[in-house]
Amino acid sequence: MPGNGHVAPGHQITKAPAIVAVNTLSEDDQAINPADHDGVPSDYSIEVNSRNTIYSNEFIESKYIYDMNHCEVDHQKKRVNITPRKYQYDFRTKRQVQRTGVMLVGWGGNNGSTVTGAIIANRDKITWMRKEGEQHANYYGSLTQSTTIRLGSNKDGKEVHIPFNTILPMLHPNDIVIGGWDINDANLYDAMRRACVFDYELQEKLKAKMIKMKPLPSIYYPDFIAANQEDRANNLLPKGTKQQDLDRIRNDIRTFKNAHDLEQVIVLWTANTERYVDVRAGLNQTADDILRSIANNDDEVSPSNVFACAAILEKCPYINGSPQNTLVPGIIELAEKYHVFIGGDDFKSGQTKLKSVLADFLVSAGLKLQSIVSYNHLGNNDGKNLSAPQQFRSKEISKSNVVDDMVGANHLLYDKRTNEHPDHVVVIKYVPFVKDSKRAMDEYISSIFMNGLSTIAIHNTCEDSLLASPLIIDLVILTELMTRITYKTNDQEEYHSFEAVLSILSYLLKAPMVPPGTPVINALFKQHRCITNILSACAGIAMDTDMLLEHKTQLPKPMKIQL
Ligand SMILES: NC(=O)c1ccc[n+]([C@@H]2O[C@H](COP(=O)([O-])OP(=O)(O)OC[C@H]3O[C@@H](n4cnc5c(N)ncnc54)[C@H](O)[C@@H]3O)[C@@H](O)[C@H]2O)c1
Ligand SMILES: O=P([O-])([O-])O[C@@H]1[C@@H](O)[C@H](O)[C@@H](O)[C@H](O)[C@@H]1O
Repeated sequence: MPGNGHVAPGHQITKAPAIVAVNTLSEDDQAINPADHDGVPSDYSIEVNSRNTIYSNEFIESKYIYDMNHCEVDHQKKRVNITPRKYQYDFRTKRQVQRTGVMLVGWGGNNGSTVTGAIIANRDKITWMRKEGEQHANYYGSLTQSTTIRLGSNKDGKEVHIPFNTILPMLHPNDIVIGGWDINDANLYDAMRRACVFDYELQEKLKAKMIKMKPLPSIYYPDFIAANQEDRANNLLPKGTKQQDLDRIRNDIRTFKNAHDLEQVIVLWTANTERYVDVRAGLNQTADDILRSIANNDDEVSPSNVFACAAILEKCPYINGSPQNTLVPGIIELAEKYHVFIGGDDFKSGQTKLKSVLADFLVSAGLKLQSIVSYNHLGNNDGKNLSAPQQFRSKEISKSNVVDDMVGANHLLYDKRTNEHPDHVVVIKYVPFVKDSKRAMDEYISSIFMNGLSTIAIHNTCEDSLLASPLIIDLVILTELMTRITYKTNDQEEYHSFEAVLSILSYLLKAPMVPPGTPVINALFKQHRCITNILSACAGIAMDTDMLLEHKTQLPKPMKIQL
């Protein structure tokens, strides 16, 4: 059946694991970890022993005090008045992970075929040979699958780290049902071979399952992607109006959800980068605008606009993995109206991810970053599409804005009055020979002490799809989790979902979408702390402040806190 993803055969959906109090590590367990920290095995779960954290069959409920400094800057008196304020949150997380599917727009692309093959390889424990010997599937590069968080320390003073995905019950990638659309009719095995990402033997071991997977026909409006993509467009919906396209995509989503008996479907764009759409009154500035523009078959409505509206109207979260401005104000308003999560833009996978660390390191160290030149060449179809000026412009924007928050936070180095900021150039070239193995070359020049200059030059080979695919997995897992988390504050009776624009996903995206009027954070480890701290608060785990006062002072007896 076209668009039919794999369903983990007999795979039990991850149930809320049995609770094992983390403080029951036996001496034997600790013997497993001779290092000065305990890495809790991934099949453990946690129990927080506190009256402020309650476990029921249905929920994990936690009370959290959010500390915020309210600041008043008096420029006349040259004084800042700081009033620390405390806000009480009650978080509630449904423990039962939902049967979840993801419908990829652009399923037959390098990212789509790679993430699909990787999930099958992990789920089926496929191994394959290559010159270095036997290889095993893994989820390296995934925040949820391959990282840990520090909980605290045990009675012997050893640090205790837990796998990220044990903070709260999370979807396991092996259980994700995958489907989607592509304007090209290649089955997923042919798409994987075309991508030239996986080793040959792995491709052949994946063939039996992936050859049966065929993307659903999609919508193709030539004006929005490079003309050089035209020869791919052989898998299209019957020619019709944009309203008919919207209705067909909505029907595809419903059919997929019913066919796999799913509780949650997430629609994720990993299709080609489109040109920006105009944003103007009457076209897409309100929810009514965008739906009317679709009904009126307006030329300025893009395929990704249609997919986003279809997902939202079907109450499915929509994530934009590409840089174009799909999520126009009207689509944001539509998501808010239907209380559906949206997120984007543009996976933050390699060159830009490193930039969001290096720029943060330099500026936070008081070194004045003066010039950033980011050049890369790549040879995949993404690179081919980006060789067209309008599509490159979409990418140039998302790759260029990533240092704005770090520069804006340091008025000592950068004069706000003149909007002073580093020179920043982005260059992308299409070189077919390197295929998906993008070669990034960056140069960072900073003014240092006594007007010296520091130059950092980097050559960074980014295997683009192997770096982006774990991000797709994390985007799905974190979005599914966020649909199970609600909160109420000390002045509310009812529980609410988080804001429709899921800014908690910023860590995974180059140009993070945030609720209108709120700040964009690009610094990678601030984004990382945002995720771990919010999820820790929901789990009732104390924030890791990195202060480690227990090792710097005589720790007093703990206070009894009843919120
Ligand atoms: N590291 C990365 O790979 C990375 C990082 C950030 C962003 N991205 C973005 O992710 C997207 C996908 O990257 P890729 O390397 O997989 O590209 P790709 O060109 O291999 O795949 C894109 C797929 O989308 C299909 N497509 C185009 N328009 C479509 C439509 N309207 N409906 C359905 N399918 C459509 C194409 O046929 C193609 O199969 C690109 O926009 C890219 O800029 C990739
Ligand atoms: O590596 P990164 O900057 O995060 O992101 C990548 C760009 O460097 C590359 O040019 C582009 O083709 C990819 O789609 C991706 O956006």
